[in-house]
Amino acid sequence: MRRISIFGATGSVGANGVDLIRRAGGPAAYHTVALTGGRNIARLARMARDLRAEIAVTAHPELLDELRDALSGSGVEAAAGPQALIDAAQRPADWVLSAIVGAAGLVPGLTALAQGSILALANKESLVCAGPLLRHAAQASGATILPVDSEHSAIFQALGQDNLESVKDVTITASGGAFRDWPLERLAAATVAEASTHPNWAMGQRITIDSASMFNKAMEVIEAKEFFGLRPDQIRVLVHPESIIHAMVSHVDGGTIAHLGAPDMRHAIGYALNWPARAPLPVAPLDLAALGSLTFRAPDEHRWPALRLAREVMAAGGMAGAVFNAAKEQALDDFIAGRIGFTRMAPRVEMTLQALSARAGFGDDPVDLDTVLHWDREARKETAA
Ligand SMILES: NC(=O)C1=CN([C@@H]2O[C@H](COP(=O)(O)OP(=O)(O)OC[C@H]3O[C@@H](n4cnc5c(N)ncnc54)[C@H](OP(=O)(O)O)[C@@H]3O)[C@@H](O)[C@H]2O)C=CC1
Ligand SMILES: CC(=O)[C@@H](O)[C@H](O)COP(=O)(O)O
Ligand SMILES: [Mn+2]
Repeated sequence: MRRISIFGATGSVGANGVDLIRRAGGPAAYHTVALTGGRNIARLARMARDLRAEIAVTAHPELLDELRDALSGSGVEAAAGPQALIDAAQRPADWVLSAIVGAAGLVPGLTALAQGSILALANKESLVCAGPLLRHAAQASGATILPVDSEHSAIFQALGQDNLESVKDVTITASGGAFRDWPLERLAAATVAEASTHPNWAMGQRITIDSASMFNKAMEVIEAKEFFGLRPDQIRVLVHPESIIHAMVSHVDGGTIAHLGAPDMRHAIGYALNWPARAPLPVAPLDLAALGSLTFRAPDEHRWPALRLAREVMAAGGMAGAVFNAAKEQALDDFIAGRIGFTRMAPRVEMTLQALSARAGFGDDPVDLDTVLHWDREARKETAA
């Protein structure tokens, strides 16, 4: 029986993964090794009982007793804390869904890769802050990394067997998020609640706000560079308010292959779960006649400065990705906590990039985890409001 683990099972992507495993037959179809979560202990325990997981892990040591109580009599082990997450990632598994939010997903993902597991990667932050480390870890163990971010899954599927040399460029679509049509002068006063709604996708709060600021798309451009080995000038962003086309691959012969689907993450997660095969998924079929039309706009870098920053990060190379991600995470924390306004996030990230670049340069591509974690800490300190 195939062994699976889900890191970040209690979140939006993780719960979609659990839903697919349940629908496939749950414990009758898959052996669940580890499920992990953060603060949502009731949800984690319910999932672990349903799938008869070997172990459930919360990231928070102070919640261990609550988790033990919630699992009592189930036969599921309970554990807590950062080391417990690493231990869980060391348990042999054939397929691991990396769905923790933020740079906190990096170490569990690297650990799973070192075991040779297939890593189904939703945690784009890992690739942005330490793409070369992930690639090296996969090469060393023979592990495979599969994209779960919808645009990257779409590129992967549209590429098929094509050689990168036949690719002219790729286009990643962007919904434009909550404030796509707002007058620019309103943005400074945008509230956390307003930024936490998405026109098309049901997702966790952090990525939803990142969609509104386009930091999500900025991260995805860097993610595409790291995942597929594309040059920065080969990666385009196109605003597509309906989120039906997720990405397109244009070839040197003038043809373009697009990937379309309803905005439902169970497609991308299910594709990675069944890869290299395909299997039916509980995703609504497309009804293009009912949709009538699909629309597109060029992205406005004045409205969304994060897109410009992504290009600067790729040009800088070295540790700029780790700094960018950590600064973005800190600025987002500060916005959610009410310490800064919505339009202050991008300038803060830019100031951190400039300050750390001036102090130390961004050096070479990351070769060890300690260096990445060092720059991550420095960037958070520099950005904090
Ligand atoms: N949501 C989506 O549709 C998409 C998400 N992604 C990416 O997938 C990842 C997950 O996103 P999403 O599901 O929306 O996020 P959520 O916020 O919904 O879920 C995050 C998960 O991570 C756990 N978690 C939070 N902080 C920590 C921590 N410090 N250590 C360990 N675990 C932690 C949460 O636990 P708890 O909730 O129990 O506290 C939860 O299980 C992100 O990298 C995101 O960018 C990519 C494409 C689409
Ligand atoms: C589902 C997914 O992959 C998200 O990253 C999504 O793309 C967010 O929507 P935006 O296009 O608004 O960033
Ligand atoms: Mn995406």
